[in-house]
Amino acid sequence: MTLEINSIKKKFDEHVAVDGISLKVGKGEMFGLLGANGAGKTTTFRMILGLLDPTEGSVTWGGERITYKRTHLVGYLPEERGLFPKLTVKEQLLYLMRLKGMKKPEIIKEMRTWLERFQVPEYENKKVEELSKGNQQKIQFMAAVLHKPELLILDEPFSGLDPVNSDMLKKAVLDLQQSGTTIVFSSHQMSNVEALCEDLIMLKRGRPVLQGSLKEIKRSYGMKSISIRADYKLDFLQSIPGVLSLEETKDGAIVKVENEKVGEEVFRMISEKGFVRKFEIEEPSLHDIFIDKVGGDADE
Ligand SMILES: Nc1ncnc2c1ncn2[C@@H]1O[C@H](COP(=O)(O)OP(=O)(O)OP(=O)(O)O)[C@@H](O)[C@H]1O
Repeated sequence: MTLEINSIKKKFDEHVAVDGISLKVGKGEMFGLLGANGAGKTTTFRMILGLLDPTEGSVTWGGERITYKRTHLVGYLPEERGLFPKLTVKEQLLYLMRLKGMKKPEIIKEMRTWLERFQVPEYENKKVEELSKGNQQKIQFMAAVLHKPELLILDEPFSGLDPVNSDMLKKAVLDLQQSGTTIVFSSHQMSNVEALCEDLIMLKRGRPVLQGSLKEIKRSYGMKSISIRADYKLDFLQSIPGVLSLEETKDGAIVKVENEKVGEEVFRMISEKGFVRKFEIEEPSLHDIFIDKVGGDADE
């Protein structure tokens, strides 16, 4: 089945939260939704899930709208995490997964598999309020995937996780994708998006500012990043037209330039000045592109 979003728009009174998003995500694909705070990511997710109606446009999964009758097909990790603090992990998951139509023995079996996988089998009978934030997040993730949804929506799944837990979750997400789950996720952490998704959309104040495959976006983006090592100060490069930024490192600098031509000019200038130990032009990171397109609101 395919997730299809056609020119959706969402207005809250006069405020336009989402405007003109169209995309398609096929079975087993992983799609990234990026944007600064307030860009419209959560509103888009709510429209996908049928929790909000678009003011204009349509969202379908396999040609049909997602309604409460189809919630067993969908898993959702909401940004505002919501577990019952006084229930144990087992009670919690039994309650939530029964709502998705699962039977008790199956829920217990899946729960134990996931608790083992997340290296916390001893949490089965612990109350949620006794767990750390990061471990609560693992339980919340389990509540989104235990019923094996076809479509998985993850709103900021990695926020608040330490590097070990973040890697563990990343691996779980990749395995789900490999087993055919269609995944749409949002993240402020560009490194996670680079590691996980093939296709993405970048939003700014509700509108798409960039869309396509990660590889193509990076390849065709004019901006380049140059890594230089030299034994003399490089700050004079800042005056070259087309140099966007210069960040000094311990033995050189990282210079962002508008395009490769400007990079050649930078090379000419430093080779006139003296010996160049290293000069490497690279494609920009997604982080660089995000800052360039959306402004300085990125989280890292
Ligand atoms: N129920 C609502 N009523 C009025 N305005 C809303 C409502 N929900 C969202 N908005 C507004 O819509 C815009 C988009 O919000 P949204 O929560 O979708 O952003 P986001 O990209 O998920 O942001 P964040 O990264 O901070 O979670 C914001 O300006 C927000 O204030």
